Amino acid sequence: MAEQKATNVTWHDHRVSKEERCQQNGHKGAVLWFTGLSGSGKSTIANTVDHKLFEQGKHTFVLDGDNIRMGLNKNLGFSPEDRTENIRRIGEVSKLYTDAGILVMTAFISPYREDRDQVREILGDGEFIEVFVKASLETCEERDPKGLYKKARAGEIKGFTGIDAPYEEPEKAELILDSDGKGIDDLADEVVAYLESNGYLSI
Ligand SMILES: Nc1ncnc2c1ncn2[C@@H]1O[C@H](COP(=O)(O)OS(=O)(=O)O)[C@@H](OP(=O)(O)O)[C@H]1O
Ligand SMILES: Nc1ncnc2c1ncn2[C@@H]1O[C@H](COP(=O)(O)OP(=O)(O)O)[C@@H](O)[C@H]1O
Repeated sequence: MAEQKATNVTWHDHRVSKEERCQQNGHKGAVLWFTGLSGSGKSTIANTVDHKLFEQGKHTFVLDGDNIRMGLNKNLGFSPEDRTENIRRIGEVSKLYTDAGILVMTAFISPYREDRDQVREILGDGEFIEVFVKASLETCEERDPKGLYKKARAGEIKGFTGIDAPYEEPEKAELILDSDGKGIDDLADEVVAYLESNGYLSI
């Protein structure tokens, strides 16, 4: 757990409250934390959910591992320590989104259970929705849209999740998506239905 380094800093309360922002948005803020192997479907399903909610007039956004690693986290690699820091930072960023009354979808492998649980802990009750995008390694290798599994198998990438780096499956995910057996749109509908039935899309 990262320790606060800065001293002599003081928290400033916002003049506009989180509740007022949610009231104006017409729904609560929350984090949909998509986790799974590379190629399992995190980004595609998250962006499909984002589009469906946007079409309904909800205030949403998507944070994606590949994209964030080209900007905010471009100084991080794939060592266990760097992956932990990657997730810690995105956990804090996603909390800022929930404070703004936004439904934010994060699509990161986030392989370590402890890292995901740390994010859960800094969010309010019910604001962290763990979505396990479950696909077999075989399925992910068959898909391999970026050819990374092929490179990993050839030894050109070291420490690739699922090949020679671990992925710790969720034990208490709020949602488990069968990405081996169901299509993207159906899985996205499952996520939207979960949000609807659990009161996330209204005040
Ligand atoms: N060594 C290694 N292991 C796993 N993945 C790798 C690696 N090197 C590059 N990539 C590409 O980076 C994407 C995963 O980044 P994440 O930030 O989601 O990873 S993590 O949460 O920090 O483990 C992941 O993208 P997705 O396929 O969208 O998951 C990969 O394409
Ligand atoms: N449930 C699914 N059924 C069929 N193809 C899928 C499914 N989920 C993802 N795909 C495809 O697999 C590839 C990887 O999906 P992507 O969303 O990039 O995965 P991730 O973000 O987990 O790496 C893409 O070509 C995508 O269209």
